[in-house]
Amino acid sequence: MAAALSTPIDWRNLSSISTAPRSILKLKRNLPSRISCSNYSCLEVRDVYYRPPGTQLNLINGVSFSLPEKSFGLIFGQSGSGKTTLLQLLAGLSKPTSGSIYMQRYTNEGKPIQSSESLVPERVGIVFQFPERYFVTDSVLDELIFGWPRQRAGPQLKERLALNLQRAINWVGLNGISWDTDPHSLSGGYKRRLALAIQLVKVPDLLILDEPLAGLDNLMFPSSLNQFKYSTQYWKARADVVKLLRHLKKELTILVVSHDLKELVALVDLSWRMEMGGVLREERLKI
Ligand SMILES: Nc1ncnc2c1ncn2[C@@H]1O[C@H](COP(=O)(O)OP(=O)(O)OP(=O)(O)O)[C@@H](O)[C@H]1O
Repeated sequence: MAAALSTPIDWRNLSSISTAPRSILKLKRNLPSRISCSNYSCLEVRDVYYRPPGTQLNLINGVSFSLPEKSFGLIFGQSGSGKTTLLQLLAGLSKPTSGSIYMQRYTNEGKPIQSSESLVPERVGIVFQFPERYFVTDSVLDELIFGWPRQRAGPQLKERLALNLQRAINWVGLNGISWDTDPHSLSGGYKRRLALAIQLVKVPDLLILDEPLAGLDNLMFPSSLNQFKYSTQYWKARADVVKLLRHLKKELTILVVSHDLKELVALVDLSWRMEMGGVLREERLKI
């Protein structure tokens, strides 16, 4: 019988892979309700502008915001306003034309401690819209270890990665799924769990999710028992992903872009509206 994901990993047997992020390969503590940057580390985005090379138009226009660690930030706004472009800058997939993105620690009094640290791409996890479209292997284990270093990883690094992998699987509740399950055969909700686990292995300083509920929609009103079962499963997938994000929020700093405000509002500590032209304004959700 195939090993399940709760089975301890023998890291010596793990194959390893290229270091290119899959996004490119496939062009592919509970905080109090008043959130402030004191005695916490914060993601700081200061006066960021972005104009794609060879164009005259700024897609991101003077964006500044702070997101304290272990809080949940939500960016919403019209299609084409620049939300995904901003996420790509935060993930290091493109470089701001000007401005800075860094991590800063603060004292209880809200004063910065020491110098700031850049937010390096290796410390950011990003899950794109419809992440299951970017699955590239035919087993859950291969998918999880796809981005691991191939030659350079020594035994210590491999062991650490294996421990992180086990933790990521526990976080997203994938235990019980066989290692050699084809990722494409998983249900919609479990595909999202797997996509999250892949990013969680590196225990990111910032976890970015672009439309985490997209595609987990209900079907039309069920016209047969079979379709009814299917649609129920889909509703459950949406609720499951929201539940999972609630759980992850206790451990990680999360920034989400979504149109699904009603389902996510209970998780949100800070929210911003992206206006057309890439201008970001803080706006509390009233739902
Ligand atoms: N490399 C580029 N060069 C020129 N324009 C671009 C480039 N990349 C994106 N755009 C444009 O920038 C604008 C913002 O795109 P972006 O995908 O960030 O919007 P969005 O708010 O995430 O939209 P959606 O909600 O539909 O995903 C769009 O008008 C898009 O066509």
